[in-house]
Amino acid sequence: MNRLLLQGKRLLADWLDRPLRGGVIVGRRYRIDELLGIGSYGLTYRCTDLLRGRPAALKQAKPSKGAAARELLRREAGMLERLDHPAIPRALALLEERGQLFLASELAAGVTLEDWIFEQGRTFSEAEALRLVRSLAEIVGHVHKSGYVHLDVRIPNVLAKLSSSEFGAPNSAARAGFASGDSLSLIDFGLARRIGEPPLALASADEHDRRRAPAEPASDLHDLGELLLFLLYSSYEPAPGAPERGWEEELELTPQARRLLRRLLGSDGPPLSGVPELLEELDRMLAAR
Ligand SMILES: Nc1ncnc2c1ncn2[C@@H]1O[C@H](COP(=O)(O)OP(=O)(O)OP(=O)(O)O)[C@@H](O)[C@H]1O
Repeated sequence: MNRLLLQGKRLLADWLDRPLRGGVIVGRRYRIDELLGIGSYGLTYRCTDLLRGRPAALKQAKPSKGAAARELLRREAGMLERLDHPAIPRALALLEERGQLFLASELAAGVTLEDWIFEQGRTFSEAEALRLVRSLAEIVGHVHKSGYVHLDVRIPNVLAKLSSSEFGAPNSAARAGFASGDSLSLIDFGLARRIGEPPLALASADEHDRRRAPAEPASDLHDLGELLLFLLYSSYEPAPGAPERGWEEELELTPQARRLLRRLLGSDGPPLSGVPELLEELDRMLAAR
């Protein structure tokens, strides 16, 4: 495609996708407070549910993505309605207004693991990382029991809230890891599918590879392995100028954690049969400490 035409298309998409301003009220109930982020198929806002006087999340199907974005948002709404779990935001309403489709849901509390690690510089010991993955695996297990796979279990899609010290409080930087009273939320079911469901045929050139991942629990187990690696790397300090060596050499782990990671990532050992087996393994490892 010629460069000028491409530029024109991008300008049009930016204009179509310009975020709604703070103060705008959607569905006579949700007042936009701020834009949280723009994803590939949606714009997400933090808003106030005027009926309940509480904060909520509002996701708008990205106008430039047309019918595909609307279909994904409808699917996500249907899934959130069926996934009844305290760690998964509940759907509040699907709204059509001024030709735009919106999904209002509960606002998950806390900050994403991505911000926790990269912005707040938090580090995890092996035990803390295992404990966090255990909590997260319980949530993912609920998704599987309900007949779905999330297919996007990554650090930007997991929010953590500490029970005893608030984020941003003066002493919070000193606190690392994850304790039993802390809570997690799993968000962004935009890529989730029913177990065994074939990939969605969305006619878009910039489709994420994850959209084509097999809709099997094994995909989420693999992602949990990658997420565990991220947490473990939070306390890794490479020596200046040292070449990259891969996690097996770079991280100092117990043999049990190493074996579990290999099984989750599919590099060695029998693959885990599902979340229940992962929970059993994690419980054994944590009890032995
Ligand atoms: N229910 C929610 N509660 C709290 N924060 C949320 C909620 N839903 C989304 N967010 C936040 O809103 C921001 C934008 O999310 P969104 O899912 O629209 O896009 P993304 O995750 O950045 O991109 P993509 O969907 O392409 O992966 C993220 O920072 C996310 O943490």
